[in-house]
Amino acid sequence: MLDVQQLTRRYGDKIAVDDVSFTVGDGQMIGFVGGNGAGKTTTMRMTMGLLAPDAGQVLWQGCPASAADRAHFGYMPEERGLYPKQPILDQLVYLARLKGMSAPAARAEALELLERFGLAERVKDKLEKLSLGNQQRVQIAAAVMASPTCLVLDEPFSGLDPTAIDQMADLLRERASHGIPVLFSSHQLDLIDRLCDGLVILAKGRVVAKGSKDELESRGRVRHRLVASTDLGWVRDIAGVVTEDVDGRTALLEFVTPEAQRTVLTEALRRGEVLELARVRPTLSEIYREVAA
Ligand SMILES: Nc1ncnc2c1ncn2[C@@H]1O[C@H](COP(=O)(O)OP(=O)(O)OP(=O)(O)O)[C@@H](O)[C@H]1O
Repeated sequence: MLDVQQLTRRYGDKIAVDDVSFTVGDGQMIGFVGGNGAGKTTTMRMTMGLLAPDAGQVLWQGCPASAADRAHFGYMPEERGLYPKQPILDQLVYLARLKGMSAPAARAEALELLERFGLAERVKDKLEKLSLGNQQRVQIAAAVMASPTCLVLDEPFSGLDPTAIDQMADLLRERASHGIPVLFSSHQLDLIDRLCDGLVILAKGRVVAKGSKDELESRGRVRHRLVASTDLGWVRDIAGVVTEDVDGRTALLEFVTPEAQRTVLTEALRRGEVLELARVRPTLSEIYREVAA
C-alpha cells in the first residue's frame, strides 16, 4: 500500500502542493486528476523521492518509503526520460538490469512487451525514429518492466490513439490485478472513469475530493429526470423543487425534500402518465467541475 501523508512543497513563496494525503491500496488503480499546475507532477516526484517535501511523508507498506523500496517502483516521469539516440530494446534491457533482472530475462520481457505493442520489427531502432505514440508505448514498457512493486505514471495516456489507450489500459489493469498499487495522472476523465477504482482530485495544490466514483457521486447534488405525457411547466410552482431545466414533457429537477418528490409525482399522475422518474447520476466531468471550480 502506498500512503501519501500530508505532503507539502513550496517553490519560493508559491505553494505547489499543500497538505496532500491519499492512499493507493494493493491492486488498486487510482486516477490523479487536476488542471494544469494543480500539483500532480510535484506530488508524484515527491512520491518517488526525486523531490524533497517541505512537510509530510510517503509510506510504503506502512513504513517510510526508502530509496531501496522506491528502486522497485515503476515510474513514468512527465519529461519521459529514455534516451532518444539509443535503440529501444537496449534501453529497456539496460533499465531492467538496473532493477536487478538478469540480461536474458530482461531481454525476454522487453521483447514480449515490444511485440505486444506492435514494435517487434523496431527493436533495433533508436527511440527518436519512432512516432510520438510509439515512443510513449516504449516509455510505458520501461515503467512496467522488472515486476515493479508499485506504478507511478505521469500522464501515461497523453498522445496515444484509442487503440493504444486500450492496450495500455489492459496492461495497467493486468499489473494492478497482480496486487500492485497503480497511481496515474490524466486529463482524460472518461478514461479515469473507465479504468480507476478511485480518484484523487487536486486543485491549486490541495485535495478537493477523493474516493471511489460512487462515493464522489453521493457527495454531489442528486437530480431526477421526470418524463410525463403532459407539459411539465407547472413544476416550477411546486415548493421544495429546484427546477434545473423544463423542456415540454421532460424536466430535470432537484427535490429539496422527499415531500416535494411525492407532491410532484402525485401531481404528474393527476395530470396524465409518468413515463420516467429516474435519478440522474452525475458524470465525472460534472463532479470534477463542481469540486475543482
Ligand atoms: N521547478 C519549479 N520551480 C518553480 N515552480 C514550479 C516548479 N515545478 C512546478 N512549479 C509550479 O508548481 C505548481 C504545480 O506544478 P505541477 O507541475 O506539479 O502541476 P501539474 O498538476 O502536474 O500540472 P500539469 O497538468 O500542467 O502537468 C505550478 O504552479 C508550477 O508552475
